[in-house]
Amino acid sequence: MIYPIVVPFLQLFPKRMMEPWLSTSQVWRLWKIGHQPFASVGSDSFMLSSPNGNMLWTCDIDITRQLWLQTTKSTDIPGDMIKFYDIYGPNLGSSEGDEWKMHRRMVTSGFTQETNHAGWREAIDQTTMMLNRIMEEGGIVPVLKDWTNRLALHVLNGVMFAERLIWQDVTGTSEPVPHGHTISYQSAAFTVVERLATLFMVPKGLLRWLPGKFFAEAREGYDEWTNYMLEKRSEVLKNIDQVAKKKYKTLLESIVIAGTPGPTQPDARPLPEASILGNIFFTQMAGHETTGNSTAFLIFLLALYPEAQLKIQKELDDVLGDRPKDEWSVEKDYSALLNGYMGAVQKEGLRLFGVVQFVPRRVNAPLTVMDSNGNKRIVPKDTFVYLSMSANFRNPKYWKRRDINSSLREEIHDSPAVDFDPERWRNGSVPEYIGEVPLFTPFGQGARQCPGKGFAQIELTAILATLFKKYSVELVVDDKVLESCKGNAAEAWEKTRNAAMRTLVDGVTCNIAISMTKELPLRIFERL
Ligand code: HEM
Repeated sequence: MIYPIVVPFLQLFPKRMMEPWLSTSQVWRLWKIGHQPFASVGSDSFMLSSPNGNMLWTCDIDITRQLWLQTTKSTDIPGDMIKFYDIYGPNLGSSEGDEWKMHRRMVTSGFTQETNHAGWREAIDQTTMMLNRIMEEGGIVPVLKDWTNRLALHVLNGVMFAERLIWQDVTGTSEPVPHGHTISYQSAAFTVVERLATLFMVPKGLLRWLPGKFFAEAREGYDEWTNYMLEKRSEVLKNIDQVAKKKYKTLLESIVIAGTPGPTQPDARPLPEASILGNIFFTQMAGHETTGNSTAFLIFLLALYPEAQLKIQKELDDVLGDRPKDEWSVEKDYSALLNGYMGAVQKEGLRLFGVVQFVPRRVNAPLTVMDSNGNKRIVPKDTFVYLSMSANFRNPKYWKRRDINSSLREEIHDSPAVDFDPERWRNGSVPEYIGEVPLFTPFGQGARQCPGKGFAQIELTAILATLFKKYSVELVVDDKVLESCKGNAAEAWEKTRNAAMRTLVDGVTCNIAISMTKELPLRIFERL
């Protein structure tokens, strides 16, 4: 909170005194600054020392690779740093060591082939419902992430609880409130994510006494989400023996069963209620903020590049033909699309607008690593390591930038959107692997790799396929812009596009994942 006051003052000091620690300490804007802190010191790794310990910042591909491949015993997530996520109870994202292993086993037991199929179906149906709502409202979308985050929550909900959420309005405030509740489930879920910092910092006992609407909403969101989850959990527990025999289990059922000893799980360690809630909460949060915001960025990029949109539409026509949506399949269609232009667009979007800015680790024993220049480096015990994904994916050493003049780059605030080039993934200019580790790792690598990776890719493909098979998306050219260009439509479009590229930097902020919070209106219309 004191940063907005202190940072402008510190920036008055000479850069060599302040950088790169000042820019990297503002963790919420790491995506914005990308590779800059590393360029400023002329190295892809640097160590910062502070009274709290050593911090190694790196986007060196070799060091990153060696850290990914460490066992969780030698290099793990710094548990104390991410206790932040313990709002409901210890969980997969907030634990380390043996405790993490137990949570991990429980959560990953829920990601099966059946989950992927259910996710594909739900994503197609929910996107169709969302588009119907948008078209009823005239086809103009001012803040896209409000819709796409909601969409991701709906899809996950279908897979987690086998429950279909409906679309009334984008805020979720007019959704029906079930008997015994004060707000809808959607409102509760969104409030908890929005008020995460408050819920973490303010003790729950104190929260009950703090005055004002802000705290009252946080309290209500927290309580209501808990009530909804307890109801869902007790439904599963009531029929646990039958549920255990089911071939397809929802994510919730898998988590509850894996944490409840019974005939099918005689060795399961009973998991306290708080941890079951904790894992459901963390998976839901990790799964909807990431995919929801990634979907929004991908759609924006396709609106900025109509030629890429046409290529996707051509591929969709070739792969899906005139078959009805309920015949689209994971085995045939998803694989063809992911290996085609659709996959290239997704990779390029996740590269430029990677929603996870960095991955933290703590080195538990001195570690010797080789950097990409062949130098041996020793990382001391207890060093905090920040694997900067935002810098890694925009490191000019590996990722060619578009050749445009510097005044245009300045005009568009050096927006990563200008470097969008899905073809780089199809023309062999990107090496897939460096050694045995992929060059591009938006979902992480190694033991803690994202367990939702396959699910997220299926979901993104199903959403984009449903949208672009029937519709096109374009930026809204304001009448005033057209007037200022004396009716020249091509010029007005260029101006609008440059302004959109600027907004796609200036309007991006980071809460859990990066997201585009400023208005950038899009028009969705049926393809001719
Ligand atoms: C575009 C979408 C997504 C991206 C870019 C993404 C990325 C990541 C990354 C980078 C990590 C950290 C890996 C590490 O520490 O090494 C992670 C962890 C995690 N993700 Fe995802 N993720 C996405 C979608 C999802 C989905 C859909 C789910 C669940 C439904 C999910 C659940 C999780 C969980 C539970 C973890 C913690 C794993 C652990 O600590 O063992 N993610 N994700």
